[in-house]
Amino acid sequence: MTIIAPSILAADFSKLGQEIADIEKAGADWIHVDVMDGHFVPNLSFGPAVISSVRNATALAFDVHLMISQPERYIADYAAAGADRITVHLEACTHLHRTLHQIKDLGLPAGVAINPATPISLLEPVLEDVDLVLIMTVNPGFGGQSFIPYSLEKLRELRQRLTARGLSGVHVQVDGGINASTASLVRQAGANVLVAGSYVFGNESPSAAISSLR
Ligand SMILES: O=C(CO)[C@@H](O)[C@H](O)COP(=O)(O)O
Ligand SMILES: [Fe+2]
Repeated sequence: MTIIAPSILAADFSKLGQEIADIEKAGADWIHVDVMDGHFVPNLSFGPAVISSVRNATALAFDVHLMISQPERYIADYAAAGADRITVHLEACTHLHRTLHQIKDLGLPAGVAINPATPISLLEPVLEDVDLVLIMTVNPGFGGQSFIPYSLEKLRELRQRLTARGLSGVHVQVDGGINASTASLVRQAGANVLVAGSYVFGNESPSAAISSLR
């Protein structure tokens, strides 16, 4: 079954709690929460105070995507703010294995994300340690960008490697430029968790958008 995780980066921040409640009613499975630090990525979003302020707007899981340098400094803060799962970037971690276990030691599922130009082979040493792999299908930092087609080859390679290692339970997430047409491509290539920001929040009917992704 495909999991749909609308990204609140595309929501109206002036009524963020309401936007989250509405997207739950529209059929979302997880709430994707993009944290940007203006250093790892060239944009700033929000931090733990904003996340905890909207935590009670929904019962859905908060899927926190940390686009921040040295995320190990803040993982406990995001867990305390209400993250239900945390994903860190391979490129942002000096000690990736340690950071993934820091997340797991807090009782949360740990995810690892890679940028479009990072090869799948670099994930091999940590595949046993993660609950989710996020293949970025755009360069992280902004919503509303176009899907990078080479991502499909990466997805196929990741699925092969997971299957070969008996790890088919690991979630394969995609993020960036996902709409009805790219959704069908990434699903065929092995993705089972689809993040979508502008396609869902920018649609006249977010529930129709979510159904079309499914
Ligand atoms: O992590 C990111 C961007 O860095 C994403 O989660 C975006 O928020 C997705 O936006 P769309 O491409 O779906 O508009
Ligand atoms: Fe994201």
